[in-house]
Amino acid sequence: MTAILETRALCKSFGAVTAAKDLNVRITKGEVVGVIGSNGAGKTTFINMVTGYLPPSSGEILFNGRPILGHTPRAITRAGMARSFQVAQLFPELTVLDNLLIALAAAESPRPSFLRPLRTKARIARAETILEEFRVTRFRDAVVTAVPQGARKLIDIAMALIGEPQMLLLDEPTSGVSVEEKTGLMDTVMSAVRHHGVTVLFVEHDMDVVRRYVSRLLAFYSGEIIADGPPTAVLEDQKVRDLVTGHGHGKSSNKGASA
Ligand SMILES: Nc1ncnc2c1ncn2[C@@H]1O[C@H](COP(=O)(O)OP(=O)(O)OP(=O)(O)O)[C@@H](O)[C@H]1O
Repeated sequence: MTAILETRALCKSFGAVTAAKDLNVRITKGEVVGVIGSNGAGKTTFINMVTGYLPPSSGEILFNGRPILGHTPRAITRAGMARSFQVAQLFPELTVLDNLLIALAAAESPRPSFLRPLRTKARIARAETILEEFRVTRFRDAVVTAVPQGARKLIDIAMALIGEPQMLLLDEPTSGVSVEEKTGLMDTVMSAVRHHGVTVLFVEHDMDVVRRYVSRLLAFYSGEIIADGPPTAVLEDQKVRDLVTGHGHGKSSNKGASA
């Protein structure tokens, strides 16, 4: 089966720091892949490279079998790979509805014009449907600055999904969200993702979240993938316990891990 996303010998150095070392990842359609790793392990670097935000030092990236290296983030999004960021990237002074309408207009056309009306009936209906799916309809007309953190994360992911991508990369979807809110947030996200039939890769520090939602887990350490497989097997791997989750007998290096 053709991989939806494939990286071949992907490397990235920042001076003396190796942030990605020979990353060979093959993700097939429909997988829900989790990415874990200690702080500075190279998780965001990986996402930034495959979404066009960071040029790799060497290697190849294929999306649906086609090379995308050197393509702009916008071109990659339009090709069908959308992403969210650790900190929700919303227009803070605008309403939630207007944020979604802008995301939709940008997904519809390579050159959205602000001279054309943004508020068409069709776009508003589409935005309202996604607000419902993400259970944030009550914030439709609120200005983003008045929206709680958990809902902002949901709206950010809804904005990535509104353009109907084939693949979604989420950089710490539950960061900045209280422990009590995490499961509700991820249930909502995963139910929307399943409904849209989207392949997902997400970075996560909470091992309970990982166990609950992923079908496959990649463990990063010092720019390398040290384990790749079903979540139970990866979380039981001795190297992962020693170097990532801090549950082995060796040293712990993950400030953010919880289990
Ligand atoms: N723009 C940059 N310039 C220099 N070094 C960088 C840059 N971006 C990342 N690094 C370094 O590359 C390494 C990997 O960083 P990265 O942000 O990918 O880690 P991470 O696993 O996402 O960490 P976290 O969980 O803290 O977000 C780290 O040593 C980091 O300091």
